[in-house]
Amino acid sequence: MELAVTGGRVLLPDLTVERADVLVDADEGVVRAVGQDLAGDEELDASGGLVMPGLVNAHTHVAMTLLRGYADDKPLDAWLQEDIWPAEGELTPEDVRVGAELGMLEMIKSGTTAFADMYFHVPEIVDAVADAGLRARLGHGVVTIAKEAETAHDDAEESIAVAREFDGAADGRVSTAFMPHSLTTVGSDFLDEYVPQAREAGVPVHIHANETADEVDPIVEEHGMRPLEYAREHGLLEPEDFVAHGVHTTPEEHELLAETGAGVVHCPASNMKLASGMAPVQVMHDAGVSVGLGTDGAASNNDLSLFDEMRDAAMLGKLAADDASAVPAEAAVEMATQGGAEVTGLPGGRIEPGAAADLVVVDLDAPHLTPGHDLVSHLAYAVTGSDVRHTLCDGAVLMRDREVLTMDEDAVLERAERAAADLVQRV
Ligand SMILES: CSC[C@H]1O[C@@H](n2cnc3c(O)ncnc32)[C@H](O)[C@@H]1O
Ligand SMILES: [Zn+2]
Repeated sequence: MELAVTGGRVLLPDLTVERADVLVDADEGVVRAVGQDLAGDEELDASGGLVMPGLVNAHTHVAMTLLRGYADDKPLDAWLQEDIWPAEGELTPEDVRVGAELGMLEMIKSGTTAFADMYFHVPEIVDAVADAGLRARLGHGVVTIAKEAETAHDDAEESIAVAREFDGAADGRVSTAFMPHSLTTVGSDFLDEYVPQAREAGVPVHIHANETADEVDPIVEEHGMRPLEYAREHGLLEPEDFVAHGVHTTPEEHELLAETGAGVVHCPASNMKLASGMAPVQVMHDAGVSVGLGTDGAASNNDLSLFDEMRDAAMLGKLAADDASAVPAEAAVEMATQGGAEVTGLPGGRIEPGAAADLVVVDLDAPHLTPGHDLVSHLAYAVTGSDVRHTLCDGAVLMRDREVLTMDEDAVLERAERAAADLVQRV
């Protein structure tokens, strides 16, 4: 079946905008053509709208939606230790399923079609991705510190097993990664033992790194090198790997990232909320580092909208560089689309023949988007998630005229409210 997305303007890979239709092969999940007067078996109305690539949330913990607003206004370490980890200790597989559904509903409604996720009870998340129709790179997050050796090994083995088992699930929409939580919460002996297993399994490694000064200092003191040098020493930073945050990074570390080809996921809202710091995004771009955008979890953001993240990235990038021309609108849009796809290794991020048919239609007919001098500027600075009219992933329509077709929205909200209330009672 061919679906013609007609009557709108299209954001092309070079970030120019053209009046055109997009022809989607819904069976193959690819874009067949971009051009004038295209006809398909079915039509999707994009008039008054902009057809753009689906957004890529390159780092999140999707089931943390259940903890949205549960603990705010604390720095990372206290937030995790005092509030988040005790609550996560009570999460059941069913809770993770419900939280993941809620997060995916929010992402579909705000224009995200692909995401990278680190959490636990991953089989539940795989099932939720399969049903929601999104694309994702999923992994089990490993923590080994303060654990008995056997439990720590079980955790690392689970991450490898999950990566092996689910790579290619959901008709190929799910891919996986080995996901040690961070350079300070996973011992170097575990990296040495399990990273080679990830290579053997053919999956990338995704890890939090250089997020806070408190996390960087002990590595420098104990090992006499910067965290990303330490990561490289222990087998990380292959071209397919990607690190979340990279806030406290030096020019030498940027050079290392650019040389190895490993990517960084910038999470500006989380970095501001936890007061982790300002990532040197413009400096990284100038050094040739691949950068994507992520929301991090909903408990440190507190939403999963990549449109908010683009605006935050552009604004914070200027502040960090003390330069209003830093991280311009084009850079923010690029990070949320092609950059995210490149960093995570997920298809998408571009609308062109042969590309994955992961795309969204943004309604431009609104007071806050008038006049339309520069639509790329609008995407970075003025569009909000609720301006998204249609969402397609892998050629399938997931949301049409703001009605999500793959989920029962009311039921998801009801289940999430109930699960969150029960969780708080248990904690
Ligand atoms: C072991 S699964 C993933 C783990 O990461 C925690 N987490 C959420 N946000 C952050 C962050 O900004 N830095 C580090 N860790 C974070 C999450 O709560 C899970 O426990
Ligand atoms: Zn994170």
